[in-house]
Amino acid sequence: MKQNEPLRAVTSWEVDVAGYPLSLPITPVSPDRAIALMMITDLGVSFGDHIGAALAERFRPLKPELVIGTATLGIPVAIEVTRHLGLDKYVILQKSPKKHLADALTYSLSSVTSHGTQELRLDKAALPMLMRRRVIVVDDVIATGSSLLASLVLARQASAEVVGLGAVLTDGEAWRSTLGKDAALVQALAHIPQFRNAGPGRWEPIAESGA
Ligand SMILES: Nc1ncnc2[nH]cnc12
Repeated sequence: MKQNEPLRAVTSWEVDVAGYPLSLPITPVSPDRAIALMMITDLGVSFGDHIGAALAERFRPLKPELVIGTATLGIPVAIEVTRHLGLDKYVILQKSPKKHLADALTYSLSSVTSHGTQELRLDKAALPMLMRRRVIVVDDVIATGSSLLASLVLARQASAEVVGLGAVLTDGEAWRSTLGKDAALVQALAHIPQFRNAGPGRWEPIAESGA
């Protein structure tokens, strides 16, 4: 189904990601809500190369010195954007409580695709790489904006200057209010709606304000 057709029940959503067509399965995340699921780790290296090049092109004018990626699915995005910007090192904010992160800077978050709350952790060993550096924060999908907000807070605690926020997709509109004025820093390659339950097995895209 194309985005400009009248609203009707759908089982997949077609989206053009900077010239790369994807068909995403409509996947329930609660009894009355579904998302068009993009599992970046199922899409292969050519898709990773494509999105890395496209995001790097958007961010190059901002002269970023380092890319921060949010675990888990922001990791391939961070690697590809780093590579296409001609940079080498990148910093990953981890979600799992690894032993070496016992004294990490932490921030709590929740996400659309995971149960309960999680913590994002910034390894103190990465602090010298971030201090007074121009950084961009990248992830696979921005939905609630909660991961990105946690990343922003941690990056700023580390005295980095966040010049951009990047994602392959924005999903729905909740992230706009979560991020507030920092929503203006977001660059995404494509946008997808969320879906409401329209009867057994039927999902309809939720109309958006387009703010
Ligand atoms: N559409 C989506 N695909 C994958 N992960 C997501 N997290 C939130 N929305 C998502």
